[in-house]
Amino acid sequence: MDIKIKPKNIEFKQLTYTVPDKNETRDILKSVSGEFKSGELTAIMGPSGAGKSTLLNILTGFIQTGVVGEVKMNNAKVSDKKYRNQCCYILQDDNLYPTFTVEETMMLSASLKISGISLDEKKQIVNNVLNTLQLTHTKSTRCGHLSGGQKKRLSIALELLGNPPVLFLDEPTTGLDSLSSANCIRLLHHLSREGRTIIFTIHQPAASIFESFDHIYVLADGNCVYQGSANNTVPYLSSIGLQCPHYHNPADFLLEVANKEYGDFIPTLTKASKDDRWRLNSNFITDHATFHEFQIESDKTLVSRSNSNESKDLHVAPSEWTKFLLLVGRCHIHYYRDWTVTYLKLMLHITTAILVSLMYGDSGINANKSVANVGLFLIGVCYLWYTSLMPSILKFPSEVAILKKETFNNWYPLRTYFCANVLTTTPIHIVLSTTFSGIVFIMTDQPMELERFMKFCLCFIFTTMIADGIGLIIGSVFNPVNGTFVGATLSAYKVAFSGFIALHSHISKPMRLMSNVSSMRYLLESVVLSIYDLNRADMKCPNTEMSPKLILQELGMTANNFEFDISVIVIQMVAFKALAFLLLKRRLKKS
Ligand SMILES: Nc1ncnc2c1ncn2[C@@H]1O[C@H](COP(=O)(O)OP(=O)(O)OP(=O)(O)O)[C@@H](O)[C@H]1O
Repeated sequence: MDIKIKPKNIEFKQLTYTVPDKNETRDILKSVSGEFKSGELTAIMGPSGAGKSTLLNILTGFIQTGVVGEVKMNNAKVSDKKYRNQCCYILQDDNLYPTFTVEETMMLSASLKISGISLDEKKQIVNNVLNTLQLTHTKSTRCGHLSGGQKKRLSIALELLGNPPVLFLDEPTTGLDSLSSANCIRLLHHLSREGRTIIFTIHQPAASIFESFDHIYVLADGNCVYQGSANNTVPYLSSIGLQCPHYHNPADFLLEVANKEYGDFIPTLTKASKDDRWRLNSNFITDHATFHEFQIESDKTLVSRSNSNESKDLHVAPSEWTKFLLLVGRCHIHYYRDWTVTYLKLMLHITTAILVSLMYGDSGINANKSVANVGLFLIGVCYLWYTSLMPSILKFPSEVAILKKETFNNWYPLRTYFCANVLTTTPIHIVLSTTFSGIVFIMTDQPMELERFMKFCLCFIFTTMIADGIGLIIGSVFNPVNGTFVGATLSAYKVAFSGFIALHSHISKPMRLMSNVSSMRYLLESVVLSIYDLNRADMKCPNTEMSPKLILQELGMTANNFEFDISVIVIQMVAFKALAFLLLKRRLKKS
């Protein structure tokens, strides 16, 4: 019994893609048309810069602006959700989480794509796909330790779990040796014979690989110069007077012609390519369902998958809530395994808290040290601010490629990922900042009252969460190098406006306005209020004139303002996270 794949043909007509070039425009694709059929292995070829990736990106819907013409899959337009839901795009870089094993990665992908079956059935499907792609022996290997060819096969395996009828691949053989390239193409050939539409770009295929392509679409300078079967290449070129030398790889000869090494034949070829007699007769594919030397050992494994689940619809995706829980699980494992995120940070926080506390001694209770005590709070706020801001700036740039792949291939919506990420990082922020602030509170003799302690810790928790939000915003807009620079500069401004280095009452009116929106001002004020407000009794060293009330007065901080400060902080925190989400969405769309 054959796998049931509904045939999906991709048809594009008069496709032109224009980009701005200085004060003019430049056509990258020049009115190209063609049809890529289901059950066929289609290769897009051409010299470097011919427009192969551009065409692939337009057919997948990655590029939409600047495109004129029509792209359809059966009756669905490229902009329709129906079109996108049928396609998977496997990018050149295999974006995988390095700390997860092959089996874990596959199980997560299966759980995100398939619902309504038991865990055992899911495992069976995963095993079958891994077997088909000859990855069974790598099941317990972490993705970061896989070879290039294994990563490529895993990327394909991950998408196959959703049983997509159309697969686009950008240069799947780049970076692979000749044997791995041949294996990869063999696999794609096998998948096309299940009725899928397989479309990929390729640079310079070996003759044996080239022969296995059912359909090739050759671009040169944005024009289509040949569309037809690989076997018809030589007769096609000879029909316009270009004789392929004996023992010469036809693929190489075709690319040499497209590269104008024998003169400029592009206009002639563009005209000749419109003749569809060079196309493979579709009966040929049916008659040769198993291609001579490209027989895969485990042809039966995917078939058994469809048999065993005959009565079930594998395309029913799980609910968004289930996806959310799965992503929360993945985030947790990711943070747990990346020791720099958790253990290293925890150790550093403990060490820093102890060192800082030893430096300030009894500043919490000693009235003579009250200015130093406020300085200690500022140091604490700055320390947690920086250690939270910088990793957040780097977070999205390092994950954006994975997110792009997974959201584009309908694994989950971006909002689900974002919420799962916020939910996972929040407890980490709470544990880390409470550890730091708790040690400082106790070791520096702050007043031992539960309410003060809780408020004190809360302010530091919010410090890390606000800094995290701002870091995510910066990371959504800038690359890591510019992001860290912008983050450091912004933080310096925030410290300046915190109300301690330059007192709020001492700065000019316009500057005070800036101070009024600075998160660090509210963070510092709330920490100070948690210690010196709440009708605090006089401190040790009664000879000094310093009283908690006087300290607040000197700093220009209004008593009973704690709740107001926390409200502003919470509003800013929510606003920053929402803005980070919108900017990340925009970035994924733009890239
Ligand atoms: N957004 C853009 N702005 C300006 N030029 C662009 C843009 N997109 C593509 N190009 C140009 O279009 C041409 C085709 O690019 P494309 O990446 O499609 O080529 P390719 O055939 O895939 O090349 P390669 O095999 O080297 O990857 C290149 O000259 C590229 O610089």
